[in-house]
Amino acid sequence: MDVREREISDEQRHLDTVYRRLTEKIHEAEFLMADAASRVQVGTPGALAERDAQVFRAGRHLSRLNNEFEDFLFGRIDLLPGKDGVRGPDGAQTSVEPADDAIGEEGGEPVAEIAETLHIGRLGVLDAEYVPLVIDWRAPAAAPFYRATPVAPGRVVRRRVIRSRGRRVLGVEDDLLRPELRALLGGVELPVVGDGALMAALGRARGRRMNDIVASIQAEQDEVIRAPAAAVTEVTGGPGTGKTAVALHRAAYLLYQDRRRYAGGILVVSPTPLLVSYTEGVLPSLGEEGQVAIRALGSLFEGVEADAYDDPAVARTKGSAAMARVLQNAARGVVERPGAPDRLRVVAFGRRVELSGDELARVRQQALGGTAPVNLLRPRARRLLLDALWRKSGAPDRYQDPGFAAEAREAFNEDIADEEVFIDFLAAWWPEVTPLQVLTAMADEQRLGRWARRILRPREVRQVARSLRRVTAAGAGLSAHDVALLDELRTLLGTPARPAAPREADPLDQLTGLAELTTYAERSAPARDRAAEADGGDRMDYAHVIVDEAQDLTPMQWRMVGRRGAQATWTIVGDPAQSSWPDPAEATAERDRALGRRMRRRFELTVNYRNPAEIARVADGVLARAMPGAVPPRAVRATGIEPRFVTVAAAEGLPAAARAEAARLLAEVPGTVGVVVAMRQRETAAGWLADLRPEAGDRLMVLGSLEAKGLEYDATLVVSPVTIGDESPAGLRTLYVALTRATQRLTVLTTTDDTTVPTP
Ligand SMILES: Nc1ncnc2c1ncn2[C@@H]1O[C@H](COP(=O)(O)OP(=O)(O)OP(=O)(O)O)[C@@H](O)[C@H]1O
Repeated sequence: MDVREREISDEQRHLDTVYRRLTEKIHEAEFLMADAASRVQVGTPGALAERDAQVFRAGRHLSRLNNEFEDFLFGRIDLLPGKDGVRGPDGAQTSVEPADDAIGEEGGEPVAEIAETLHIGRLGVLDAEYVPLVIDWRAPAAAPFYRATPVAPGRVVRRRVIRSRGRRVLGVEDDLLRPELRALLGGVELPVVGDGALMAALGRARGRRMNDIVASIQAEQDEVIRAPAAAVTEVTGGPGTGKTAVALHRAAYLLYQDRRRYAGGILVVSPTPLLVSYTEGVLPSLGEEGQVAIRALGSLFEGVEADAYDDPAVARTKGSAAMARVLQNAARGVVERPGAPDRLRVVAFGRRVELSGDELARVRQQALGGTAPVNLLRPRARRLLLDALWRKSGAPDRYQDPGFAAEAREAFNEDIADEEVFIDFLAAWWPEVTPLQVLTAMADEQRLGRWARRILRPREVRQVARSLRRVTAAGAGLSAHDVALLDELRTLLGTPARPAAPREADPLDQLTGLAELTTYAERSAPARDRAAEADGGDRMDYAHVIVDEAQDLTPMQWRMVGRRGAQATWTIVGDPAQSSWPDPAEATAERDRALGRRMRRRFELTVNYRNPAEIARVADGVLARAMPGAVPPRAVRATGIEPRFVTVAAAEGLPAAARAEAARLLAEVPGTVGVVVAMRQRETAAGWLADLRPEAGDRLMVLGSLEAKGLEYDATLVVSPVTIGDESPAGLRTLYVALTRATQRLTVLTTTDDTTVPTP
C-alpha cells in the first residue's frame, strides 16, 4: 500500500466513524420527534412552547442528518499545541498561536509533535464523549483551515482537503504550511500527499449549477465571509474573484454565527433569473435552507415576474432617480382618469343635490393635497364630497344656531352615506388603484407627458410609453426596470387596512411535515407577518440583505432593495468595471440613501479563480479601453491554450461560423459552452445554433450580453464584439463581462471591420 492509499484508508476509517455517529443521531432525533408528538395532549401555553421548541429542534436536526451530502467531510488540519491550552465549546483548542515550546530541535533540525487533529465538515458532529469528530466549517476552530498561509501558519502544520462521495473517500490533497518542520503524529512523520486542492477544484468542468467552495476558500475570501455582521460589508473585486461564492458562504456563516438574529431572513438580490437558478443549490449544499431567499431583481415584487427586456435607452430613463418624481405625479394623476363618473346626484332631505364635473374636480384636488398615499385618501375624499354636497344643498343658510346646524349636518351625512348611489359613486370615482394599473396608464403618451412635464424629455416620454404598451393587465411583459417602478408605486399608493385573515387557531395543526415546523414563540409573534400581509404578502423587513452584482443596480432598483432592508445589516458585492449602468454617480447617491449612515467595512478580492491567464489577458485589453487605469485581478492558473480568433468577411458569414465554432468548443470541453451575443441578436443566434441542440442538450446556451452577468462556462464563444460594444453607453464594460465567463477556452468571432477585441 503506498502512502496515498494508506492516507485515504485512514480518512475512510474516520468517515466511517462519523457516519456511525450520524446514524445514532438520526435515531435519537426520530425518538425525540415521536416523543414530542405523543405529548400533543398537553395544552398549556408553557408546555406547548417547550414541546414546540423540542419538535422544532429535532425536526431540523433530522432533516439535516437525512441529507446525504456529497462530501460531508472535506478537510483536516494537523495542529501544534496552543499557547494557553484552553479549549472552546466544540472541544478544540482556541489559541491561534502555538505554545512557546511547541517546536523543539533534534540533530539541528526543528521538530514538533502534532497535538491536535481536526476534521472540518458541513456540520459539527460530536462523539458520545463530546469529542469533536467533525467541526462545522463556520466554527471559529475551523478558521485556521482557511486562514493559514506559509507566511502566517499559526498552529497549522498540514492542511488536507479530503475528496469524498457519499460514504467513500476518493482522494486527499495536502499543503504543508511549515515545510521546514519535521512533524510527528503518534511518533510517525506526517506524510504529505498531492499538490494542492485549489488547482484541482478550479480545473473541474462546470455544469448548470454553481458548486460551493467550502473546501478551498482562500484567506482573503475567508476574511469577508467571517467579517462581523455589523453595518455594511462592501466587497469589490474583478471577474472570477469569487464575489458571488463568497456572498453565499457569508449567508451560511451569518446563520451559523447568530441564528436567532438571522432567522429574521436573509435576502440575496441577484441581477437575473439565470444567475438565481445557477446559484440556488449552493446554500442547501452548505446545510442552509429556508431562511435565505435568493431573488432576481425582476422578482422582488410579489406576484409578478419580469419577462421582458428594455433596450438601453429606455432602461436608462426608467432606472433614473427622476422617475420617482414622475411616479409621484402618476400615482396622484391616475385618480383623474378617462371614463370616471363626472357628475354626482343624490337625494338629501327629500331634495336632489348634484355636483358637476368642475365641482368634483375641485373636491378631487383638495383631497389630493399633501403627500399621503392615494389609496388611503378615500375617507378624506368621502368627507370632502359630503362637505361639498352640504354646501350645495343650501342647508347651511337655513341654520343660524350652530348646535342645530351640527345636528342637521349629521343627519344629512347619514342620509347620504347610506344611499347606494353615493356608495357606488365613491367606489367608481375613487377606486383603489393598483401599482400595475398606474404603470399601464403610463403607456398613454399624453397622460405620461403630463406627469413627466419638466422631468423627462419628450423623446424619453415617447420611448417609455411605447415600452409600457407591451405590459398586460395581468402583468405580463414587465421588465426588471418596470418591477422597480411597481415597487415605488406601491409605496406611493399605499394599501388600505383590511380585516386580518383568520389566523391558525391551533398551532398543533402545523405539525405535519418537517418543513413547516416553527416554534410556538415564532407563531405567537406574528407582527412581522402582518406587516408583510399589509404589503400584499411581500416580505419587507429582512435581517440581512446581500446584493450581488451591485454595480448594476439602477437608482430606482436601489430604492426598491433599500425598502427591504431598512433595519438590516448588508453585504454588497460588485465590480465597477462590469457595470452596465451609464451613470454611476446617480446610482451611488441612491445606494448611499439605501444604506444610510451605517458604518462601512470595505474589502477587495484580488485573485481571478475563473479565467486562465491566457483568457484574462484578452479581457484585460478590453478593460484598459473600457476603464483606463482599472487594475484587473490576477489569474492564478494557466492552461497553455490561447483564445481563438475567427474572422469572417461579412455579417452573412456569422451564422455558419458560429455553428462551426460552437461545435468545435463542444468537442473540446467536457462541460458547458456559452455563446454570448448582443441582446438584440439573442433569438437570431439561437436559430443559428438550433442544429447543435439535439446533441449538445443543455451543455449549450445562447445568451444576450446582459444575461451573461455572473455566469460561467467551460468555454465561451463571443460573437460580434463590436455589436455588443455599441449596444449601449456601457457596451465596452458589458463586452468585458462576456470575455470573462470562460473557465477553459474562449473563441471570439468577428467580422473583418471589427477590431473591438485586440488580438494579443
Ligand atoms: N476559493 C475558491 N476555491 C475554488 N473555486 C473558487 C474559489 N473562489 C472562487 N472559485 C470559483 O471561481 C469562479 C468564480 O467565482 P464567482 O462567480 O463567485 O466570481 P465573481 O467574483 O462573482 O465573478 P463575476 O464578477 O464575474 O460574476 C466560480 O466557479 C467559483 O466556484
